[in-house]
Amino acid sequence: MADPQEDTKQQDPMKRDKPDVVEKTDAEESVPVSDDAGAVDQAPLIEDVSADVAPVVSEFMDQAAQQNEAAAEAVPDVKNKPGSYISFEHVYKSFDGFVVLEDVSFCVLPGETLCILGRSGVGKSVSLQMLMGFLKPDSGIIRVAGESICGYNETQMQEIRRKVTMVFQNGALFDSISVGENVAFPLRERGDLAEDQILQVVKGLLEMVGVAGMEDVLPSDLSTGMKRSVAIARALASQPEAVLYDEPTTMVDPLMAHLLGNLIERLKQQLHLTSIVVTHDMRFAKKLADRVVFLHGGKAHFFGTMEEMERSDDPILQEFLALDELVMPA
Ligand SMILES: Nc1ncnc2c1ncn2[C@@H]1O[C@H](COP(=O)(O)OP(=O)(O)OP(=O)(O)O)[C@@H](O)[C@H]1O
Repeated sequence: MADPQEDTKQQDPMKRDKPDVVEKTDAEESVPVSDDAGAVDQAPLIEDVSADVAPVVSEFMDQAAQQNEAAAEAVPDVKNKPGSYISFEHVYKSFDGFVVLEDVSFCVLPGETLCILGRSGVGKSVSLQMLMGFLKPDSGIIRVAGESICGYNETQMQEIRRKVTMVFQNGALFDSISVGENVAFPLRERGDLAEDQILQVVKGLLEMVGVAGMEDVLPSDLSTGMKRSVAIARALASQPEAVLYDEPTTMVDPLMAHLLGNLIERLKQQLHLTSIVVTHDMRFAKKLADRVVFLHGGKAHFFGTMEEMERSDDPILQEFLALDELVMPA
């Protein structure tokens, strides 16, 4: 089956006459960075970390960055062009006959940030859940690092979840243990770090995500934004190759949204993380997205850069963008 980074309109005669896919961009094309990206703090994350833990945290971060560079290089080429880290290829998903996704294709290059956009109920979260193996597609292929994960059993999916981790809206932290223990959890699981190194990495990660000194607090005592920050710290503790964020700015104030956006951007730049962000927040998408996929009517109605989406005269895209202006005036 074709990779979506190839011209699927040419390959699949079924698609030739479909007017709903208004634009597709080859993954091989260079991805322009938005002029409208907003101010992003470019400072190395390690500068946010106390001097006493900086050496251990720095080593931990370097290891993660090197691993992600190696993972990017290991993705198999497709027809002599760089392959995607994640791809959806002609994916279908319905629930009891209710069609949610119908022939959806898009891809994410290694180190790229893709935002999934669309109105409520179009299948944004379902897409993430299929990627994590919590739901299975009815047909089509989902690839991670070149491997199709669709036939994977739970043990195989656990391996994928070591590479691809998800930051849930509610943080999905273990409520009965402290913030520090939550972040330490993946570090203890890997089994190669001494206890004092674990404590240092936990302290450093919490400082990097803006919740310094919260080790002993229970998750229930944190605000929504802080829970999300801790969830990002816990995700980083597992040294993932890709992070999926499910609506990271929902129910947080604009300052917290800005901080989370900066953090996601800096993680991408400094750890070469591949990211998928499901969001309703167009400003956030403009700031972060290398490319966006806009889901509508079960289809990947648009797949391209934010600038291309804004320039498009497609009425459905225009209506979506206009509604956003209405809800979030500049
Ligand atoms: N496990 C499930 N069983 C049955 N239906 C489901 C299941 N998960 C999702 N759905 C349905 O699939 C559709 C898409 O849901 P999804 O959560 O992906 O929407 P979404 O685009 O993320 O919306 P929102 O922006 O409101 O979160 C919805 O109609 C939802 O009710």
